[in-house]
Amino acid sequence: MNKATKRQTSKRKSTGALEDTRSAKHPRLTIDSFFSPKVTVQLDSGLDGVAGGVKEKALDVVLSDEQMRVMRMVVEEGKNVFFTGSAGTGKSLLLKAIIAALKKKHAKMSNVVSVTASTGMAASNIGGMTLHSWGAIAPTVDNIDKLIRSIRTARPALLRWKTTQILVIDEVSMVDGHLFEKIAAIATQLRKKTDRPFGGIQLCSLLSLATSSSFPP
Ligand SMILES: Nc1ncnc2c1ncn2[C@@H]1O[C@H](COP(=O)(O)OP(=O)(O)OP(=O)(O)O)[C@@H](O)[C@H]1O
Repeated sequence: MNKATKRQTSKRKSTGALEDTRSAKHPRLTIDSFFSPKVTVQLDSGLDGVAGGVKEKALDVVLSDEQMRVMRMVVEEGKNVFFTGSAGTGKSLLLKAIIAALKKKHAKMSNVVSVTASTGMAASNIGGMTLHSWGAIAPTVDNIDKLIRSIRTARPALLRWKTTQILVIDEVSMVDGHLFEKIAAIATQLRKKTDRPFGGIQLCSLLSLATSSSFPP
């Protein structure tokens, strides 16, 4: 074999190896892979909201049938879901699994999935932001037109309002009714292509019973 042929063969070999590495890194996704009951959820150290400097550990868990049912309703069926349950029933873990599945499903479209919570502590626990920051909703402004004018000047928030398809809200019990009304009104005005409630944004909310009794809306 002459030198040129050898070079070509080795080139072909290395391209094949590269393709193998690529497919290992980005395996072909099937719809079933979104609903594989085995999920890896990043768990924090147990210190709520304390993420900086804390080494995270991954744990493979198998979701229960009930957890899977809720996950399918959100991720596969696109339903508005509000779930609750008593302490220690796996709500937080399920929410993290749902967020992971949604992000995987919409990996190619940033801003489609928005992860929020009513408080900064709860938001940092799930890698999100507060609902007020997400929407650039000034808590002191009640007038919707005024709010929309200020949102239009906050381009990242405006983009989130226009492109979000699924809005995850943790600790929704601490979001009062007025804020929900504001969100619905703003979304309707900023997302004119649809007349569906919340401008067609799908909602997935977790309510902890402990917080619902502590902080009535
Ligand atoms: N399907 C599962 N398999 C294994 N462990 C699970 C599963 N679901 C939840 N857990 C574990 O059970 C414990 C309680 O779950 P989690 O914190 O999600 O419950 P919770 O309903 O959010 O509780 P709380 O209302 O008190 O915040 C956690 O240690 C979690 O890792």
